[in-house]
Amino acid sequence: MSGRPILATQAMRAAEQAAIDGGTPIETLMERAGAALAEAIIRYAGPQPTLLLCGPGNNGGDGYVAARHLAGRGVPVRVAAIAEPTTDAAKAARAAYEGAVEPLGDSMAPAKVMVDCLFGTGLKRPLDGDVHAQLVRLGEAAGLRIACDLPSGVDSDSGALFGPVPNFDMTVAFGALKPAHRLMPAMPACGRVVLADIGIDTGTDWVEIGPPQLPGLDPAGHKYTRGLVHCLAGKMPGAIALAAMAAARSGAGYVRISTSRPIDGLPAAIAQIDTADMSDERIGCILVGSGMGDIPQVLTLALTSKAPKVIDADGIGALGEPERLKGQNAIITPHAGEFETLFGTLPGNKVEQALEASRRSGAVVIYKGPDTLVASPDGRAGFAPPAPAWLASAGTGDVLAGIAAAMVARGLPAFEAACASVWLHGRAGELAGPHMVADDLAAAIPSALDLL
Ligand SMILES: NC(=O)C1=CN([C@@H]2O[C@H](COP(=O)(O)OP(=O)(O)OC[C@H]3O[C@@H](n4cnc5c(N)ncnc54)[C@H](OP(=O)(O)O)[C@@H]3O)[C@@H](O)[C@H]2O)[C@@H](O)CC1
Ligand SMILES: Nc1ncnc2c1ncn2[C@@H]1O[C@H](COP(=O)(O)OP(=O)(O)O)[C@@H](O)[C@H]1O
Ligand SMILES: [K+]
Repeated sequence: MSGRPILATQAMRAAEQAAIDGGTPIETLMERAGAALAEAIIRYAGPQPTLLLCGPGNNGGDGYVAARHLAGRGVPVRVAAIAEPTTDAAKAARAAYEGAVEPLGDSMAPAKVMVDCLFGTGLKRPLDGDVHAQLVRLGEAAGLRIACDLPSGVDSDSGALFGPVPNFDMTVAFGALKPAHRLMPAMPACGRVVLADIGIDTGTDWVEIGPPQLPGLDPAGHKYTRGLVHCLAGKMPGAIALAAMAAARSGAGYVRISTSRPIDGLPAAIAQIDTADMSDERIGCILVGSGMGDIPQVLTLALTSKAPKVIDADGIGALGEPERLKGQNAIITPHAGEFETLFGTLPGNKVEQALEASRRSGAVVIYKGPDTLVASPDGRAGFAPPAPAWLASAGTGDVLAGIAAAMVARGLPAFEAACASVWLHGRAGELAGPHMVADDLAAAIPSALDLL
């Protein structure tokens, strides 16, 4: 999977330790991080008066390194600290910074650019009330707010906030993104997230979903080799119609719907049939659940097929037991309510829950929301890049299911197909604009595909 790596705290520590064991001391890693932070500040903010707030740990250490680089490049810099450094690397970074260090307090004047180097991945409890008040005051008075690795007050692994956190314009992440950069409620507080390479080997088990690599067209192909998506209609034909349109616009060679009554307004290219032969070996993917309503027999029929499946909406509710999905080569697309209906209340944060759900069911899980996650039974996870909030409108989930089914029918493995659908869905949403309805979203998929 292409995309920027994401590491939880424990994995980040292991990667950092592996780098240290491999001969790169922590001081070198911190030097790279601080230099990258300074570079990002100069590129983003220019040589404006800059105030760096430094904490006691290595996040603060990065801040002292950045301050030294900024000063060396002629940027007017001030540094304020809440405590003396406590780690050896941060102490060395503090000693190497030749400027003054002010105590953080009420009398401090703000600056045009505020850089928050108070806490990063080491924060596990709320900020001291006064520190929080100063962060908010100085942030509100600044024209630009930049966070070092993470906004202070954010739980790196879950995206939870220990208290209210100012909104940052940019966050410079080191080595890998952290889950909080792509999870609610922290995500919007991070602003634009820039990733600085500090020479750590991160692996690619967890990534921010990037543009997909889709299989090219076979010059000798025909509609079935391009991918047949077979949709099963239920009570509400509008939902399956949206999903079918999305599948067709996502490049499936053939989309057909089994329906007992004709569905009005569908493009003529989408075939409507009143039979449902689930043993047809040409089927590339079955799409079931969107608009199914309370007709669980439709789901039961889908589960008799050997073909891969995308199971959406009411189909998820009708499953009853996640174990029914074992061996089905399925993608399921629950929002939070459907997730809880099928899996109950799972422990842990959203990533842990999605991975556990995937492991239990053996299905690839697209756990939807403003912070959509894709989880694979083998432990891989894809985090959606930010998508527009106007996707929160009726029928956009059906469109996502249709895209996912087309990606499977076009030959992508389930996890890659799910990630591709999430990426295309978000980009189609951006292109369709703030006043879109789900039909416009489906119509914008070709433009999203043109971005590839
Ligand atoms: N990973 C990498 O490869 C690299 C990572 N780097 C950087 O390191 C950062 C992680 O550094 P870190 O582990 O030292 O943690 P950090 O976020 O500075 O905070 C810990 C300190 O804060 C304290 N503390 C905690 N909560 C508190 C509170 N509410 N109020 C007051 N104090 C509180 C805590 O004290 P304790 O809990 O131990 O009492 C401890 O002293 C990471 O985000 C990145 O910027 C780079 O340098 C290069 C390589
Ligand atoms: N605030 C938001 N920001 C970005 N995407 C969102 C937001 N709210 C919902 N979405 C996306 O919109 C889609 C809504 O799907 P769903 O909840 O199934 O709605 P419906 O059943 O009406 O189609 C999902 O893909 C979800 O990720
Ligand atoms: K920070």
